[in-house]
Amino acid sequence: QISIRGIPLLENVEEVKKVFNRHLHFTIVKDRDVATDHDYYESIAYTVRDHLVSRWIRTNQYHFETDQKRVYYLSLEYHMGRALSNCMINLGIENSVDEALYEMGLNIEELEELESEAALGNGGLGRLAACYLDSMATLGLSAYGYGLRYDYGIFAQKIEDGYQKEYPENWLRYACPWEISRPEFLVPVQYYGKVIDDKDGKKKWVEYITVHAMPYDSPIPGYNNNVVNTLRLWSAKASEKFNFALFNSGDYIRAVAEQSSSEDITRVLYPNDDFDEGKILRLKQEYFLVSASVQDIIARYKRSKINLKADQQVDFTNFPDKAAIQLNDTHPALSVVELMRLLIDVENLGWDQAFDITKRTIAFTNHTLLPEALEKWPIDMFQKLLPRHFQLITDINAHHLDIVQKKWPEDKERMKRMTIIDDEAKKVNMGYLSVVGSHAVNGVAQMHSDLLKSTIMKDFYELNPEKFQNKTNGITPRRWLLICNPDLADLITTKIGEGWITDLAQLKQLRDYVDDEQFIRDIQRVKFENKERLSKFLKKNFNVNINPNSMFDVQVKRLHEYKRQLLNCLRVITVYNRIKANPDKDVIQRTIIFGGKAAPGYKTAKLIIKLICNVARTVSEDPVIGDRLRVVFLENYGVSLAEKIIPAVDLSEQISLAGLEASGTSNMKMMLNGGLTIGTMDGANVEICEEVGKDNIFTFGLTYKEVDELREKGYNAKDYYEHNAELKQAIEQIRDGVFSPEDPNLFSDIVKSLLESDEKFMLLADYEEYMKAHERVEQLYKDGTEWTKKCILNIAAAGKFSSDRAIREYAKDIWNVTPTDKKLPS
Ligand SMILES: CCc1ccc([C@H](C)CC(=O)N[C@@H]2O[C@H](CO)[C@@H](O)[C@H](O)[C@H]2O)cc1
Repeated sequence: QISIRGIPLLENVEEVKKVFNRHLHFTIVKDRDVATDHDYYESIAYTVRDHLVSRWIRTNQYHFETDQKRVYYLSLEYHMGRALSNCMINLGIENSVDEALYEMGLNIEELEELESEAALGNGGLGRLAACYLDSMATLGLSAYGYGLRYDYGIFAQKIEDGYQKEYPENWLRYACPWEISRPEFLVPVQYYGKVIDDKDGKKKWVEYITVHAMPYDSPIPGYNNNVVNTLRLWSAKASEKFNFALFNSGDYIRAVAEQSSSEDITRVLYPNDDFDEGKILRLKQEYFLVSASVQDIIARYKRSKINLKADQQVDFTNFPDKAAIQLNDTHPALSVVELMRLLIDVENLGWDQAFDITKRTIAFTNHTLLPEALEKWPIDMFQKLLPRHFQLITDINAHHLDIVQKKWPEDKERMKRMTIIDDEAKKVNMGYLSVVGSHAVNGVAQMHSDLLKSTIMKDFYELNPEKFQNKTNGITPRRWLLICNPDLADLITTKIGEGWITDLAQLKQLRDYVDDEQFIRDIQRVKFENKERLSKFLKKNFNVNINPNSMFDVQVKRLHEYKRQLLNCLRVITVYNRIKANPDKDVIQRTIIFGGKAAPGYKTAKLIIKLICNVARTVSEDPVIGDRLRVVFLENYGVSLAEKIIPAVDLSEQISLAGLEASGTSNMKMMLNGGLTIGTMDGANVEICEEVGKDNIFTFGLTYKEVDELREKGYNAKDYYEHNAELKQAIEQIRDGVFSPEDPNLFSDIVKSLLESDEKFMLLADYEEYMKAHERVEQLYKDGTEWTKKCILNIAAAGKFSSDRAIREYAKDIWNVTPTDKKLPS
């Protein structure tokens, strides 16, 4: 039993300096004469890590002692961002570290910039997982994140001559101070082979190949409660270093190739957001995560305090009371069948008991309604790679359809619609498997959860209405305010104290200061300084000049047609034309900032990036415009760049076609940092509008119902084109190569798609109202005080969108665990 009481704490600056120099010497093996900045970064990282390891050990001891129910969050993606500043803030040591570095002539901000972030995610889903880990630790839950340790995360995006170019991001170039390998917990994962009936008629999976899953643990510190939970990421290791037989037969290449091919499983994150490619390597990745994690979860249960005492066969009936598994979309849906396999084939439970335990343990979150994003695996691929699992899905499907048949004996159509295994399409529907194998299913915003029940999961909702819930997304106020916007955080704390950091609802108290002139000036000063800071950063790192006195109008998110960056671009062209047509007109200075990666195979999205960059070039080279309008596309948007952009946002662009953005989370981050939203009634925008009041947000556009009706009635894009001169002009300029004189037809596909009668994302239908909404924005922005009052009201209304609130709801309604704000002894 390790006692931690004696371990020296680092509160004081001297201690930090001593430990820093010890790491520079003993860990990095450098002296100040030859040390690089990266050596200093690593030394302070190890210094800070020292401070949390004792809490990490203590947390594991405490969870073992109290044998709490564990929550397991399974996700193919974790968009973690940088760890150093988050660790220091959550441990409350940033001041002493800052001071210590300063006294050693080092600058903490510069060192923080040297950390390569763990960008193991594509977009919203991956970042949500990271925010939820922070909240689960801050709420004192015994929670584990399980994921994959990709050698390469999301690609680095470079914009070359307006085109997106992708470059591999080797985040592990330097050793990562924030992970520890745990070879003692290596787990075998099986693929291929076949299933035979063994002597007592039990199913036996044989002739499979094995790949080993090596766990790497990263600390997840809670805020100011001494809790340090674990994120366990699996890395594929070939079972044998290389095939001796082949080697001895002289076939060296194949001997080694086999080894590397199995290790390819965790080589790279699939860069698709909302689009399922259906590649077998992706299925291998999904099963790799699931099998390693579920085996590890069962092993932890078997060695838990209550079972350690048990000398006979471990009793699994309490398993659902000791483990809750949350599926982050369908990507880890194989957990349903893997748990069944292990309970039946390894722990010898009966089918019914195994299925009951599985359902009571697992819950599923859906993050998208886009048909192309819903995973359906080809039966033959599935059967070949996972023969035993296909058998179990067949059993589950039979059991499920039996229940459907009993409830709707005549309704053959419903049976066909609800089958998990679609023999016609020869596909396995992972969404249906997730719902059938779970006790709870939730969407990520009220509107999305309602659409889940009325569209893609309608039949399943009618079968088990009690399963369906809503859990509106949230963001962690630690990274997305306290860390990225310290001046605003301090300002808020001076007014209402610091309770808001772990109880964001307290922000409501700021409403009392909405008319406080000094507070209004302070908010304006902080926003301006954040805009100055961003301008300096962009100048230094991207050689981009933007004017902090202009309104920062920002749309940063993955490039996707349903998010309608193209609608924003049409608006930019219209504003450009208006200034050209009336150069003396007094317009506010605007800087329109775009940022976001397109999936490498997503041609249209990449062409939209090119169009935006070409429009930006035309606007910036046009002498008439001067600095009244500036358009920039910032490359390589991700968590670290978001932390610099979001505190500087004046206007938050959330303009997806109603019904297609499940929730959105950048909308919440910008609101929390005093940005006003211009948006459609889609996803969480609806709840943002409810919380802040419709006078403090610029909503526009078709509602979901109107979109549906227009689709019914027949949407004809040409009508809008013909009846709106400004829209027509903008589209014709794109068509005629005004923004691509070097290749006039470059954007013809975009124009064609815009004017197609069934243009899926109805940009032209929402264009006019969007322009009008921007005119309302222009009006209000001219009145700085009124604008700032609405900023204050938006900050005050952001409390609901804390990931702490979301996790409290998951804990109560799905996981049946109890958060605590009790501090663990330090
Ligand atoms: C199979 C390929 C694939 C990969 C990722 C995804 C994710 C579900 C896409 C995603 O990130 N969705 C976003 O999830 C956020 C968190 O809930 C929401 O806020 C966004 O609205 C949703 O688009 C779908 C399909």
